[in-house]
Amino acid sequence: MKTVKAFAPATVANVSCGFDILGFAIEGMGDIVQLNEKESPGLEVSSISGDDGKLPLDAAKNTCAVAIQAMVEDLGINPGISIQLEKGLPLGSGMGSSAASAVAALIAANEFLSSPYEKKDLLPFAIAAEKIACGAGHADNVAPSLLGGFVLIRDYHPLDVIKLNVPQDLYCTLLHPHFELKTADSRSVLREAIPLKHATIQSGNVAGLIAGLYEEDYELISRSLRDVIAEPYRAVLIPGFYEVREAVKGAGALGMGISGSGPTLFCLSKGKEKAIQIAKAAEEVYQSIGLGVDVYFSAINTDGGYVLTE
Ligand SMILES: Nc1ncnc2c1ncn2[C@@H]1O[C@H](COP(=O)(O)OP(=O)(O)O)[C@@H](O)[C@H]1O
Ligand SMILES: N[C@@H](CCOP(=O)(O)O)C(=O)O
Repeated sequence: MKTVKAFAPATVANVSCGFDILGFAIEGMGDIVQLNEKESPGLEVSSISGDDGKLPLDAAKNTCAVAIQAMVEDLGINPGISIQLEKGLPLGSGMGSSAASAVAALIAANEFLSSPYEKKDLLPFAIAAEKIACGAGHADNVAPSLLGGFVLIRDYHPLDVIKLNVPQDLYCTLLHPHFELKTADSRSVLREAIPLKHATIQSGNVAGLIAGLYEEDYELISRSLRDVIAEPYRAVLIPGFYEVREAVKGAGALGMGISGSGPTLFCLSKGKEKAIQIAKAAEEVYQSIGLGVDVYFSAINTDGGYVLTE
């Protein structure tokens, strides 16, 4: 019986100023998908672990199966595949949990079907899965989870995805408070129209962040980590947001923002030592407001998802 297993990492989407257009991949944490050949044609999700029974086994609702379905329809085939998902990421966390499942499934399926696609060409199928998960086909989690590194989605129609330079010492601290916030819910608080003044500020910061990544200019990165479009509306959904920001800035963070749609917060720093000090400062704030938090450290993962060999 043919079997293939793949891993795809967690991601930080938006990176403050890049709503729906910027994201980067994290090291270590992610989802694993195993595909097994089955006799009857069609896809089935046969098992899910690590989700406390919360995720749908229904192939029309699980991002693993939705992504593979989009791929096999594009190929015009209907193979028999049974899907096993090991969730390594918390749900509704803002760490690209639905995206990591879709990407791991696609990498495994591509290998299973003898690699009909280049890695980057799997992206539209992953976007189709994100649409099912949160109602919007945003690519800023799936693109970095698939390709690794810091990724810019310059355009969606047609897709134009660019891998950016990653400064050597750039480090990330992730603060995941113990509650769930669905992406669909935190998208629903956003405004459709943006004042011209805000569009100008946001464009300046996106350009500044990208220039800072290429110049490896940490001060410029720091000045550019500012969001006037989504953060003001979403921060109110995240207890302690402004207190944590003040504390981590004091501990040397280049900046802090909402990871994806939250509630996880990300901080960028120059080097791991700073990242550890930042985490300590943040933990004190969470303790003072009585909210449990999990802390992760990571350099930027430059490889993205991959096939796991036994
Ligand atoms: N394999 C999957 N992993 C995670 N969520 C999934 C998966 N398949 C479907 N979903 C649905 O996607 C939603 C969670 O996605 P989302 O809120 O975007 O979380 P995250 O920000 O962690 O990606 C839930 O409604 C969940 O049922
Ligand atoms: N650009 C999206 C990113 C959502 O990320 P997630 O990890 O919370 O799913 C948004 O801001 O809505």
